[in-house]
Amino acid sequence: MATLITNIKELLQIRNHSVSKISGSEMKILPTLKNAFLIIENGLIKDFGNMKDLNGIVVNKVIDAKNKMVLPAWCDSHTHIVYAGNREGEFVDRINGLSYEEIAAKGGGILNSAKKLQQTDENELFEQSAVRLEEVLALGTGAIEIKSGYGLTPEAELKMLRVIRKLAKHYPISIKSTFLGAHAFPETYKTNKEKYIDLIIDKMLPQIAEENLADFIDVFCEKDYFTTAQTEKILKTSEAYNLTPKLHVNQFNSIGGVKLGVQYNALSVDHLEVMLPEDIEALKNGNTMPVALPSCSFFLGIPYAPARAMIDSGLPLALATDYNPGSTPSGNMNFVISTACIKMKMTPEEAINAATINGAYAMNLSKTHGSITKGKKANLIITKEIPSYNFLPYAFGSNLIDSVIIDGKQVSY
Ligand SMILES: N=CN[C@@H](CCC(=O)O)C(=O)O
Ligand SMILES: [Zn+2]
Repeated sequence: MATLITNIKELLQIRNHSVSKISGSEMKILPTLKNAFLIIENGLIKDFGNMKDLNGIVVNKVIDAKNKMVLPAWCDSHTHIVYAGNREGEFVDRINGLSYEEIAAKGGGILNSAKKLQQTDENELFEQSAVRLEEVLALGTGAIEIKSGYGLTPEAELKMLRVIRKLAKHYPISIKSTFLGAHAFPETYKTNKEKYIDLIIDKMLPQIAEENLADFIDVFCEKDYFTTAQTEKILKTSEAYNLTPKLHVNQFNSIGGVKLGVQYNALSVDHLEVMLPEDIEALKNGNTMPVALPSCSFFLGIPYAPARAMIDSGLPLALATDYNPGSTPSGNMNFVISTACIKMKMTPEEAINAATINGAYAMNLSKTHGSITKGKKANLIITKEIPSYNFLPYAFGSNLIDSVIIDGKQVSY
């Protein structure tokens, strides 16, 4: 089963296999090929090149991409798309003057979502989450990480992780699953926080490992959530289960989460809205990918991660949505790259590198995703007719996607 895409105005992000992430000044370079073809076979990228070198090949399907661009599908390495209900009431509370932290202190926020999720059965949770997954697929996302963390009881956390597994079975998109039991302290443990940590360590982690429900472990390491000592206790235990950390750090305060993440070989540290010079220094000493979530900054009106400072000091950077009901009710990676350029002063090349190959790295998927490379998955975006790739972040809010190809097949949701 072969498909040929012809007359591609510009094929973006062509790389050889050995590139797993792009750092520092190299992020300004986006290798491309003009007037290109691309051949897909068995769901993989078989070949690509200049149209003048295309010779009589027999295929089942031809897609004419005249005046259109082709690029790897977005790699969204940080989402919470499995949740029940929404929190638009809190959105209005914030418009009327309450802060995100004040809403959480009143029992809203993550605990509000946990209450809703605990009361929602697994099938209903799957249906609600599938709507969001189909939405982001149509927006060009071809690989996604999904976290638990709105359960906060052993039963409800496992329910979330099973829904993630079921989504992975039902949809062609590549899905990685992260256990985030340490997202917030349930009300009943507010005065005995160590007991909740014990519940995570003694009850949740062993069962998750037994059912093989998670690829990664996450902790919300933040003032009023989990301290660095509590985070470390969880990370130490999860090493025995082979769960690589991906951490929520530095969203509101810098309390040492970045350094701890690097020390525990975290695959990524995410949010980073508040970064001290020592946080940037710590990232230089490891292979941990910093991940910025500009839609969260946009929605909450909090600072943007200092992308320029990180990239200019030689670090890599990935971009993700953080799609969740409280801080970022949007899974649109196209908006993320626009916002990164407009608000974080990333160039279009840097933003596209951050949302493709570096996003893949932050999910441990860069061998198979995130670039136009022979043998990688044919997860592709075909754009509408656009004058240049700069148009993608420039024309923010417009839908510039003509079609999305996942595993070699055009998807329609
Ligand atoms: N900050 C922690 N967790 C989510 C938001 C959770 C919520 O408000 O429901 C985030 O990444 O922004
Ligand atoms: Zn998050």
